[in-house]
Amino acid sequence: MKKTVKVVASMIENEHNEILCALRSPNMLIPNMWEFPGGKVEKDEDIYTAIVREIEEELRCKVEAKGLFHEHTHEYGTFIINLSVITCNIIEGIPVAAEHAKLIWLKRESLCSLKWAPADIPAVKKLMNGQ
Ligand SMILES: Nc1nc2c([nH]c(=O)n2[C@H]2C[C@H](O)[C@@H](COP(=O)(O)OP(=O)(O)OP(=O)(O)O)O2)c(=O)[nH]1
Repeated sequence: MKKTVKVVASMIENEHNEILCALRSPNMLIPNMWEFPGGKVEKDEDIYTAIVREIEEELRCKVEAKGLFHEHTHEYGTFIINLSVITCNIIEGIPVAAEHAKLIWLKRESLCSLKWAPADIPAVKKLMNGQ
């Protein structure tokens, strides 16, 4: 039976209505695909605590979690992911790509120009629909 992994990811929008997109490094699982920064929820951790911790680790800045934007379960070849995309605001610092290959800010209508991790597609579509 495939293992289910619980993952949180951040939907961060700047003052120009652009969304932060992160490119997974070649050495990461699901390499060279775009995602919302985040990572696995630890045992006994709630999703909002997890996203604040993951963003500090990966982007070296502090966010506050505002609420759940989208939740989706997707089956990959070797595991199942339960992905919670959480709306976040940056409250301290500027995001830097501490673990990713690249970070970019993109308008909603341009999000489809990137090759997204398959589990992220429903959240990307919701954003592109202006939600
Ligand atoms: N962070 C993140 N991971 C995603 C997204 N979409 C998606 O399919 N994934 C997958 C990729 C990975 O298999 C898994 C998350 O793993 P990760 O490597 O980012 O997690 P982590 O930072 O906790 O990593 P580690 O400490 O276990 O190395 O979820 C997304 O939007 N954000």
